[in-house]
Amino acid sequence: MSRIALLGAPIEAGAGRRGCLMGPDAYRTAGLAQELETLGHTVTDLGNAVPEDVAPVETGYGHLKQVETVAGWTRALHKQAKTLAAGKDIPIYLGGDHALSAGTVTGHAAAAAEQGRPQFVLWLDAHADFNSLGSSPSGNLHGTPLAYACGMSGFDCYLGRPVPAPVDPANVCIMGLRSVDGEERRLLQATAVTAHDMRAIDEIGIAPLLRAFLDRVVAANGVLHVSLDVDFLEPDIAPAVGTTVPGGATFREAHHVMELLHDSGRVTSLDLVELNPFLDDKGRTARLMVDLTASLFGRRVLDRVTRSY
Ligand SMILES: NC(=[NH2+])NCCC[C@H](N)C(=O)O
Ligand SMILES: [Mn+2]
Ligand SMILES: [Mn+2]
Repeated sequence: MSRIALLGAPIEAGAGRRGCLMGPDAYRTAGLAQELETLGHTVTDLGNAVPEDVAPVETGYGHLKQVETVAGWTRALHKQAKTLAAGKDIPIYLGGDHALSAGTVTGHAAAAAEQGRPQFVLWLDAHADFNSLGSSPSGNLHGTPLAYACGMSGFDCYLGRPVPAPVDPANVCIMGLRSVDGEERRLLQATAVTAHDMRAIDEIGIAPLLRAFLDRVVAANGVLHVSLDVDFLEPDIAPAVGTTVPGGATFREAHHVMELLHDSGRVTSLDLVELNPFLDDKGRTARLMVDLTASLFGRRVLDRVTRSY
């Protein structure tokens, strides 16, 4: 059984619309801690993180929104993630929009670098979140954190320059892609990031694609951060997100991913991001995210699965 720490990150400054601020409380209301305790884990709720104050920043890009607020969250979460990575608990970061991952991923990567372990990242998302400050079409910084964590320049106001311990793009896998911006596509394809769009999932199946990535994590004796964006999921089953894109992962595909992640025993940290409770339908998206987290932490139908296939 694991020890799990919940840390709320009520940031909404990176998203184009308000509401993600309420995400951490929606997960609490949906019973996340209780569900994990039912599975036998010990859960500590650390409450919510608080962003640092950042003085006005001039990025040279006037269309970027709330840069100082996102930078303040990045600094606070980077420090907390780095500290948590050195402890015994598996942290779950309760978002909050996806900009929070600029802090969590880099914090875990910095701790992994100190431990001499390679940091791997699984990004479950309709989007690549691989825009640079200049390529972002919307100015919403939740479209940039994966590029930042992989070492992209320009974000000096976050944690200075260069990015402290950039994640090796070869250790990153994106699954669920179905919306990538023009310049973002070029930036992404110039790296060694593995990106599986929905067509790849249709043709090959989500399990073989994920197993291939997990095999690499195991072979390298890596640590694995999972970043789960609500819009990875089909909007019909997960309406509470500001950036829905049709054609997402089904209920079973998503649970299967979580079950395989559990079996791998490799997940060392998890982000739950982009839940916008203001857009939810009687809490069903929050409950689905809680159920997916439960699958990642060992909930299963039978105690022992007999595979004869
Ligand atoms: N984390 C997210 N939901 N990101 C959506 C990003 C959408 C778009 N690619 C942009 O950069 O504006
Ligand atoms: Mn995202
Ligand atoms: Mn997304």
